[in-house]
Amino acid sequence: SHAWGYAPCNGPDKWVQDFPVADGPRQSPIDIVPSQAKYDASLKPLQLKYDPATSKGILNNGHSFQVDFADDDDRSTLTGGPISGTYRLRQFHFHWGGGDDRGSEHTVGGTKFACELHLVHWNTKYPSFGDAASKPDGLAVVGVFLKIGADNPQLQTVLDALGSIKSKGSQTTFSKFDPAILLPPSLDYWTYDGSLTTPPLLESVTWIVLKEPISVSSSQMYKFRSLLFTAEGETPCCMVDNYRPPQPLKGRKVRASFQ
Ligand SMILES: COc1cccc(N2C=Cc3cc(S(N)(=O)=O)sc3S2(=O)=O)c1
Ligand SMILES: [Zn+2]
Repeated sequence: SHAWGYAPCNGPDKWVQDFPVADGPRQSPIDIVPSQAKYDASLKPLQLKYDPATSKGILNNGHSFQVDFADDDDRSTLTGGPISGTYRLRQFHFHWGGGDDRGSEHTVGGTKFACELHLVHWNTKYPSFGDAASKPDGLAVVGVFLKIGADNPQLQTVLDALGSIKSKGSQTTFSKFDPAILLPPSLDYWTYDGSLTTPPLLESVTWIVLKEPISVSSSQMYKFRSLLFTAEGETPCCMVDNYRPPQPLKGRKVRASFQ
């Protein structure tokens, strides 16, 4: 079938044809308006406990690249924050632009960042990730903005692996990586009920978007843009602008963990 992507012929405006939930009541991303977000004192601090031994491999999936984690036990988990129970880290991936002026999915008061990191976790009250992905409280994704500035050495280890996964479907081992080194000093966050930002666009995500960005340099951004949407042997198409624009809030409330 006419697979989804980010080009004019198969991009975000076309996804509703194959995935009607694209026009649903809790779609992501959104524009976060700080003055409209209500401080909620009942929100707990985020607890992110990651074991580097759980990192497995790095894969170009044709839409982004992701680092996959072993999620057969509770070695790498998210607890606290707006969620109850224990969510296990499944993978992280990024969204970025063809230029430094765009690339993030969430925006803050209309401001776009160059890139956005998503750490995907699933609720262990369900038997599997695939099962959790279809439940309203099944997933929790931590979003981190990457702002153009100083070189980010912590990011470099990930970027150095991209040379070996240039084309769609390529993957390589990626072990002993601690995703916590990608987090900013402050874990202050905004949270709201949303969805996957790519097909199948399932409305199963509690979004936790960190207020503080991490840095990325312009030259590091070129490493992201060196990836291809296309597989080996196909006409090469640079992997850029793999972000969905903000979606209607439809009455949802965004809460802040900070004043
Ligand atoms: C049956 O559910 C499944 C099975 C396998 C993979 C996926 N996914 C697809 C898209 C997608 C988009 C994410 S984002 N950008 O909102 O963080 S996270 C994510 S996923 O859960 O890895 C869903
Ligand atoms: Zn994402």
